[in-house]
Amino acid sequence: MSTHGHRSDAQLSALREKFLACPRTDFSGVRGIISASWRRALEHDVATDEPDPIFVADRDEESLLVRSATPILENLSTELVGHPVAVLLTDADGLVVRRSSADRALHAGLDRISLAPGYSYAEESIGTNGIGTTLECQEPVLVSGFEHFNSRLADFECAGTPIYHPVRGHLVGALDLTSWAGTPGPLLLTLARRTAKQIEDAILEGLGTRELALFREYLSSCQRGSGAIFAVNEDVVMVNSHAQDLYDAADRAALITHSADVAGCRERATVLADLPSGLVARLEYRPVYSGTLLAGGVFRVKNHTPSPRSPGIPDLPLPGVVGASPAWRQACSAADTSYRGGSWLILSGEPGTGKTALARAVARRHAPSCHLVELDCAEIDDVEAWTEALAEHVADETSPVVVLRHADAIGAQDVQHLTDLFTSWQAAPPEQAPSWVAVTLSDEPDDPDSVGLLMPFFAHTVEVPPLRHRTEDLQRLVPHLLARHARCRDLVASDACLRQLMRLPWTGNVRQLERVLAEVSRRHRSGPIAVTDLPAECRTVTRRQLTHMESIERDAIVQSLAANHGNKEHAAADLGMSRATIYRKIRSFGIVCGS
Ligand SMILES: Nc1ncnc2c1ncn2[C@@H]1O[C@H](COP(=O)(O)OP(=O)(O)OP(=O)(O)O)[C@@H](O)[C@H]1O
Repeated sequence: MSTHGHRSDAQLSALREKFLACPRTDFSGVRGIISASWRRALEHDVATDEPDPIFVADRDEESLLVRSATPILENLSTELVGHPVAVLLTDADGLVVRRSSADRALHAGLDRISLAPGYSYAEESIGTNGIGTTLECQEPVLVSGFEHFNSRLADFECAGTPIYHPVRGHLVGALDLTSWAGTPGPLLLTLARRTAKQIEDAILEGLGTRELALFREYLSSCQRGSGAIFAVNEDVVMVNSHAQDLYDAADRAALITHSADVAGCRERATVLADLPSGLVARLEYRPVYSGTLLAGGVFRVKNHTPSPRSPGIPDLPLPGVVGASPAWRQACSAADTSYRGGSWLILSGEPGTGKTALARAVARRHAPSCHLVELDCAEIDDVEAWTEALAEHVADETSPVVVLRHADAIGAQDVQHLTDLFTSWQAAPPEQAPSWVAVTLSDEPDDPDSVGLLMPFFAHTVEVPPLRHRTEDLQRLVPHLLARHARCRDLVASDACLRQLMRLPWTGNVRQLERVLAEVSRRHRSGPIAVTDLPAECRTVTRRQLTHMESIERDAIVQSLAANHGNKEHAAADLGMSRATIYRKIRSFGIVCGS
């Protein structure tokens, strides 16, 4: 806790002037917490003489914090009648959401400095003060007289205390008691701390009532039906035994992540969820109320597609590829079986899923020293000449493995050159033919007729699943791909970063993930990677398909937030939009601002 020093106002005022004239001087006469805050205020370019805090029209007056704090603050204000002390409550961004003071002169004084509901008293808005500095330092702070960065605040004594969420532990706001300068600050600070504690207790009690309502609804849903049920709000998750039996841990985690898509909705809704196992589940959501307050939601889960899960598939040691999801293991196992049985293989799937990487890995596992001929059919100009060159190449090697990418890029009119070659290989003695042939096809082939002509040569087709159907693979892919691109070994994704990556749809599959991680490792050389280090395309969680214009706008907001170190007002100002608009868009695009 930081308390008042023993400097007189005149001394402090002189030191403040000196600091403003030459900020680099060592300010031993000022408390460290204050001089550090003055420096931040200078960096934020805050006005030194005219208070001009940011005004936000759409403050949240229905939040759990405001509802829990209101009766406590009303009591405190009654106790303080006759004393010139104002009681202020702010959100975690320093936005004043409530103010009460029975003292008319103090009331008018606070109006003159815009210390009133709707104004932001964050440090970046007004500089050193009992609210912003408390939030910045996350500890109780007393700011007296000329310790305020803005000289017009020097008439006041402000005692701020942070308020934390009693369950999740994050900062939810600040309580500030403000009086005229000269009031015994430590007393104000003690009272502020005691009141903040009472507010945290009230939040906990409110949560209890809410959770009870959710629990009752969850129990009655479980009694009414026999399927998988779970109930969630920001603090609790309840899962019935059917859900535990039907879904493994990774699928359950994915179901809970998907529930966030509708959490907070006041109407019933249905969402489809791609699960790591390859299942697609249907989540039917019903909001639950505690009185008029939303207490959370109950979800009834149904399978939307038949289960492709097959437990007990071994985790094969395939060089160069990683993944542990049942869907990926199944693809690996099928490709491996095809090689061992000597039958040629088609690998099909969305671009970038790892079809070629898988074929290469199977060949390396079984024939590490065998020559690998890997060619891309999308790059062929003259199919006939190319096929002849391939035939010669294979004849020159001893039973090489042949992997042909994008075989569907060869049109039906030319594919016969290739099918003739395949026919000759299949008729040739083993030493004159490839030991194994694998081709990759797109999930939406360029020319279905040419695919039809290729099919008879291949005994197996393996569907390589898209990454969004096996997000648990990211737990292995992320470190593997980081090691491939990072210069420094200790570059790792933080837990929050990994969770964020697992929530994304990855339309470009593993190739997109690899590009993202390569980009991150160019900018970030070592240490943990935070959510804020990710590029714009990875900082949103919306599952709604954005229009082209929306994605441009989303990327611009994310870039502006990054350039302004997460400061929403500055980001909005740079983009020429109001703070209310940027808040709305951050919510609507599901932009994750980082912690
Ligand atoms: N399971 C995996 N483990 C490690 N790296 C992988 C894995 N899957 C894919 N990759 C990497 O992702 C990139 C794309 O993979 P690959 O080229 O095999 O995709 P593809 O499905 O053949 O794509 P396309 O059809 O678009 O050619 C490659 O750099 C590959 O090494």
